[in-house]
Amino acid sequence: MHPCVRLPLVASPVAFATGIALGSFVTLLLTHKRLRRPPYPASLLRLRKAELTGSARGAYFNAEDAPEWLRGLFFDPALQRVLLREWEDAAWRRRAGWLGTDLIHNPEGNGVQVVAYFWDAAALTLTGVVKFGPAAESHRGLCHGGAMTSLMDDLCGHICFFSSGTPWCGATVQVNCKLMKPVRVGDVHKLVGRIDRQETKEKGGKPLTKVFISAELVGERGEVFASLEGLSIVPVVMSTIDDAVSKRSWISSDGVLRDSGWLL
Ligand SMILES: CCCCCCCC(=O)SCCNC(=O)CCNC(=O)[C@H](O)C(C)(C)COP(=O)(O)OP(=O)(O)OC[C@H]1O[C@@H](n2cnc3c(N)ncnc32)[C@H](O)[C@@H]1OP(=O)(O)O
Repeated sequence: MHPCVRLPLVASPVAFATGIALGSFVTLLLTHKRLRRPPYPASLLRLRKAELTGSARGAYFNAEDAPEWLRGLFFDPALQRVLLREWEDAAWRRRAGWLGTDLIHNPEGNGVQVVAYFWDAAALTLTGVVKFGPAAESHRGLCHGGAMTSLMDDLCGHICFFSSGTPWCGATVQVNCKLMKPVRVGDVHKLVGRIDRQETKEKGGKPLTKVFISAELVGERGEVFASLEGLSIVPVVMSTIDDAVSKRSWISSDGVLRDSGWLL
């Protein structure tokens, strides 16, 4: 037989094997890419804090996204990384009944953003990594005082939720904010707040706690941009919706404080 006639018979198994190999490689690449694509809520339910290091596997903001001087927060064993599902998982947020994006915790936001919160249960201290984006601007190149005040409101609410047992169990009622230095658009600062004292008394036959909070927004060199004297009260039912989402609790494990919404 002429060699040209035999060639397809020899080439076809080679081409077939090459096709299979190429196909598997492409499938592997696509799968790998899909697994790496954040957010990946299922993994957020399982990963330990130390594993939440890169956007490839973790929350929308991770250690490798943070400036060097704030990176230690992600590895400090005294701190729990806070992962609320409504901040990380936009599709779940919509399904669960939220109407929009969080003023402070919107992964796509470009105003003021707490991109990561860390809770120290022993010291009753909440620390946040904060980004100030262009949508927070007022004076040319500088941020609106309302951006700092909103930030303090958020800390004031969440610090009492973390200390009081369940997500969204109370409300901020006072945010006394001192604006001390202008914050520039593009700045990344650290927010540190603590519970100074708590007063519990009976109201309508049930205990009501006033949580007194102070906080500071600090820069890399320790300069203070804003401070807070705040008050939250717990428990307060703010939402009128009574469902599984409003009955969530905290799950504390492996250095992460998650809400039980990750199980819904
Ligand atoms: C919470 C989410 C965290 C992240 C985002 C942050 C945003 C939030 O915190 S929630 C949104 C902002 N906050 C709000 O909208 C709250 C609006 N306020 C309210 O709806 C009501 O004041 C509410 C429901 C909280 C409390 O009302 P009510 O249950 O009638 O409590 P009330 O009896 O007035 O007050 C209880 C105690 O708290 C005190 N208190 C209440 N409000 C204040 C206040 N603004 N300043 C000082 N003390 C207050 C009262 O004096 C009272 O103490 P005492 O008995 O010693 O006098």
